[in-house]
Amino acid sequence: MAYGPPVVPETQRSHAGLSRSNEVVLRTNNLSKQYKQRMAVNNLSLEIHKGDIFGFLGPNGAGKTTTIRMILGLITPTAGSIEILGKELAHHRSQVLPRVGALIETPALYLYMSGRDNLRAVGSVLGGVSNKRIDEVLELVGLAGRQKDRVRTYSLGMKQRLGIAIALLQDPDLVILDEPANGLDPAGIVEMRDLMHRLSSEGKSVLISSHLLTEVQQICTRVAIISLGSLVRETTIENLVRGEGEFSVRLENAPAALQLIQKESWGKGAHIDEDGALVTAAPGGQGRNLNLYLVQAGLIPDTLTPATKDLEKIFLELTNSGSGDIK
Ligand SMILES: Nc1ncnc2c1ncn2[C@@H]1O[C@H](COP(=O)(O)OP(=O)(O)OP(=O)(O)O)[C@@H](O)[C@H]1O
Repeated sequence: MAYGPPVVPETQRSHAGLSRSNEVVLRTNNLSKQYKQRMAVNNLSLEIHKGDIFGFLGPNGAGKTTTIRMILGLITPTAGSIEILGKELAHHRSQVLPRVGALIETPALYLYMSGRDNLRAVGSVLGGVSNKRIDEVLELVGLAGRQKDRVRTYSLGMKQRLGIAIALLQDPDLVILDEPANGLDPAGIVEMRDLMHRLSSEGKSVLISSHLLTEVQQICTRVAIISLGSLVRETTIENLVRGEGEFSVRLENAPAALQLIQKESWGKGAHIDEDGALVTAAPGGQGRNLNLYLVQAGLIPDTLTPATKDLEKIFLELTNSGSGDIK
């Protein structure tokens, strides 16, 4: 039943180029969810490691929320399985679900109560959470200074962060956030980004679903892109944007350089991009050889950098739209 572009396996390196932790916090194995004639999620296999800030990307209707609802045990998969901290969700619900904190869409908050009282109220439903833990989560989400104010007076970003504080009350290993930056202004987005990094440095793993590619680009160490319920790519942002061994050269006479390079066996694919930069492979794949080649031809590069691709373009290429109906 699998359809769509193949998954491209890539190296297990993080955004910063560091090796990832080997500890798998969440694994989905061939996870599928079918609604009548529609495959909302199709054979999805994902792995999230400790400390990952994992972007779960896809256009509207791609299957992100359905996947998250399965991970949270809110709906049952049609096929496949979910492992959280090495235990199958289907058989260890009560053990593993407390290890996961989630914020799905806008948080349900008591607007007439203070931030702290909201945390207390949820804490008592959870069976009691210590004052110390409430202090910790308020500090972590940057609301310690506003904890006594009524939530009614909070900005949208502060409400979102209070929602995350609620998700953190039980000190989960995995935090799942569905579109956390939705509706936030630029300052709110920066605060959210800082919070994600703080969570990761606390050893938490974060799964963020989003259709805002540029947002995910700045926050996430890894991304999985889904389209029509299927995984089309799982990789680092670095690998996603890296051109295939090409270089982008800015120089005064780009058309002359292009003409010259296109005569070379390695330069057949050279072109000038929409910003006027020369994009080309290099002799022997080495940037310094390209530099030398151009200099010897009297064409001095101002800059020469590995070419990157436009993220939005990649996203659109990978997620060509469709209905997801079973044909
Ligand atoms: N309860 C349901 N019954 C029938 N179809 C459903 C149900 N829930 C989701 N779907 C369908 O499954 C597909 C995936 O939906 P889902 O909400 O998971 O996508 P999404 O990636 O989260 O989209 P968005 O970004 O718009 O929230 C869609 O085609 C949707 O219409």
